[in-house]
Amino acid sequence: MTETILDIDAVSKRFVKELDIAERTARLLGSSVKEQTVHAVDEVSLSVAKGEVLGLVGESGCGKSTLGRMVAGLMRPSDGEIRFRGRNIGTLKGAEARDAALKIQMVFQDPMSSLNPRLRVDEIVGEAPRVHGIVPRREVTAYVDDLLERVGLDPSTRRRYPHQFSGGQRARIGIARALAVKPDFIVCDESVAALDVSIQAQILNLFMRLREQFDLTYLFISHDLGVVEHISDRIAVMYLGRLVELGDAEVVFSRPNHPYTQALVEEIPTFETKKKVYGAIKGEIPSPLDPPPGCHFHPRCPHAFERCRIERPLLKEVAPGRLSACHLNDEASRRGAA
Ligand SMILES: Nc1ncnc2c1ncn2[C@@H]1O[C@H](COP(=O)(O)OP(=O)(O)OP(=O)(O)O)[C@@H](O)[C@H]1O
Repeated sequence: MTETILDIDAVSKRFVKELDIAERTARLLGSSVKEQTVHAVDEVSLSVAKGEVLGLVGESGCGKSTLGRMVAGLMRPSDGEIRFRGRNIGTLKGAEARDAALKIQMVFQDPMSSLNPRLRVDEIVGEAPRVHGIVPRREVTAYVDDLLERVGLDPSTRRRYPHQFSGGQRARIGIARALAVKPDFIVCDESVAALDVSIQAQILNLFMRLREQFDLTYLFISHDLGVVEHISDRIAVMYLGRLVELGDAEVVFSRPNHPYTQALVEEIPTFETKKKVYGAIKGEIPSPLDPPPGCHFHPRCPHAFERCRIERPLLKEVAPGRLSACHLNDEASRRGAA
C-alpha cells in the first residue's frame, strides 16, 4: 500500500483583480466599476503518495504556482482544504503549524531573487536550522558543510555571497536552504526554468539523488514538459485553474486522454533525433477573468461539441489510476455500450 502524504481536497483560490488607473479614476468620479475575480484555482483535488514525484504542468497562468504556494502554506485556499499527513494545514496552530511549515518547503525559480544578497551562504543555509533548533548551535557549521557537499558545492565557499556564484550554483544553494530544515515534501516551482539546458539536467539529477537520500516527495511545477517528463512518476495537467488530466507520466505522455493534454504533448519534429521539442498550442488562452462556460478548453478544442459549451466536465476515472475531465469519454463509453 502506498501511503498518501498530501491531500488537496476541492481547493479553490480566487483573487480580486486590482483596478487599473482608468477603473480607479472612473470609480473616483462616481461611476460604478465592477470588481473582477480571477479563479486562479478552481476545485482542484488530488493526492500525492509518499516518495513520489508529481509533475504539475500547464500553460502560463493556469494556476500551477498558486496551487504550489497553497501547498507550501504561503497562501490560504478560498475553499477546500489541504491535508498533510491527514491534518488540515489551514487549521493547525502553534508548534504543529510551525512543524508543518518546516516539513513542506518550496524551491523557487529564481535563486537570485529568493536568496538574500547580504547574507553569506553559511548564513542562508544555517539560519533556519539554528533558529528552529533543528541542530544544536555548535553543530550548525558542520551541518551546513555537509549539506553544501550533498548539493554539490565545495564547503570552502561557505563564506561567499550569492552574487559570487553561477546560476546553477545558486540553484544548489536554494536547494540546500530548503533541505536544511529536514523537510519531507518539496514544492519545486519552475526550479530549473532559469538555467541552461545542460545545467538543468544536472540539477534535475541532483533532485532525484536527494529524493533517495532524504526520503523526499516532490510536487514539481513546470511549464516545460521536457523537464517533468523524465523525473515524474505521475503528471497532473491544469488548464485555466482546473485539473483536466492526471495519470502515470509514461501513459499521459504516450497516450494523453484529454484534448488539451494531447495538444500539450504534441512534439514538433526535429532533425535532432535525441531531443524532443514540444510546441505551443494553437489559439489564445482565454482570460481567467472571464473563462469560457462549460469546458474551459472548448474554444480551442478540435473535438468540441454542444455539451462542452454548456456543461463543466468532471474529472472521472477513465482507466485505473487515470483521471480525465472530458465529455468525449462519456460519448465513447455510451457508444461502446450501445
Ligand atoms: N496575487 C494575485 N493577485 C491577483 N491575481 C493573481 C495573483 N496571483 C496569481 N494571480 C492570477 O492567477 C492566475 C494563475 O496564476 P499562477 O501564477 O498561479 O499561474 P501559473 O500557472 O503558475 O503561471 P506562470 O507559470 O506564468 O506563473 C493568473 O491569471 C494570475 O494572473
